[in-house]
Amino acid sequence: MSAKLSAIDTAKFVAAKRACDFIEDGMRVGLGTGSTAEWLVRCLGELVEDGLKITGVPTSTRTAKLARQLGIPISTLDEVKWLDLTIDGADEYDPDLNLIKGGGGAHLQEKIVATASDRMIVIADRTKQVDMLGAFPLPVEVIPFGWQTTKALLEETIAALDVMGDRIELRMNGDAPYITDEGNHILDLHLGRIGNPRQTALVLNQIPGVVENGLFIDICDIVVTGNGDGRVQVKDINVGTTQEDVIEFDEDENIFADLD
Ligand SMILES: O=C(CO)[C@H](O)[C@H](O)COP(=O)(O)O
Repeated sequence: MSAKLSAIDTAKFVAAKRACDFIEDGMRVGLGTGSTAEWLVRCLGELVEDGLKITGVPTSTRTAKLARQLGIPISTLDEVKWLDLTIDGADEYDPDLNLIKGGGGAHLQEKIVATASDRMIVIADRTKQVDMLGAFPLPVEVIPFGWQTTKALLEETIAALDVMGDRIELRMNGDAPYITDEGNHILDLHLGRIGNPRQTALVLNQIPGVVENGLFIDICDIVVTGNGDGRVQVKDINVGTTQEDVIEFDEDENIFADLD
């Protein structure tokens, strides 16, 4: 383990590094958003420097900026239309590999890109693994127009769902509402546990003003879970296998150079 890396960063890094084994020359790859996805983009930057030819489709302006900085060729979903693979982080994943995403405020683009991919791989540290989704507040992107009415409708709707909590908070960025890449707001739903994620995902998206919720149902194919000691588990829901590897790395690798 690197002396420069905390256990949690090591876990995120080894998950990202292992996920890169799924990337082949010529692939169109969706690039997720967040601190774990950032490790993926860094790993990919090194591979591209070593000659790997891929086209990345970023899921946020943040990821696009980092990819450009690292010399990764990027395009848009409208240009490439379909992707071979998307690799992204998650806030929670359950045993069926259903997810909560959007902690970083990018779940709208992330869901569009992942859905337009042959496969989605989630990279995560062990803390993201749950028996039941819902402890992490569920992000719902809503348009700013009439957002308080949308919030009231959401409150009414979740009261009828198989969930534990009912608090809804407008996500803030300092004193102002958080604004997504699409110019929308995010309402975080504190549900505690979500008994029926599929039903919840469908019902929430019926409410006028809701653009997209952060539940990813039947979208993720593989989860790569990293640990602080360098071990990774690769769980493939389609094949029904879980494989364990150990990722070796050198703490002097360039990839860590700007962490200090
Ligand atoms: O969904 C996301 C961004 O919208 C992120 O993937 C999710 O929040 C996990 O982030 P991190 O890897 O920083 O824990």
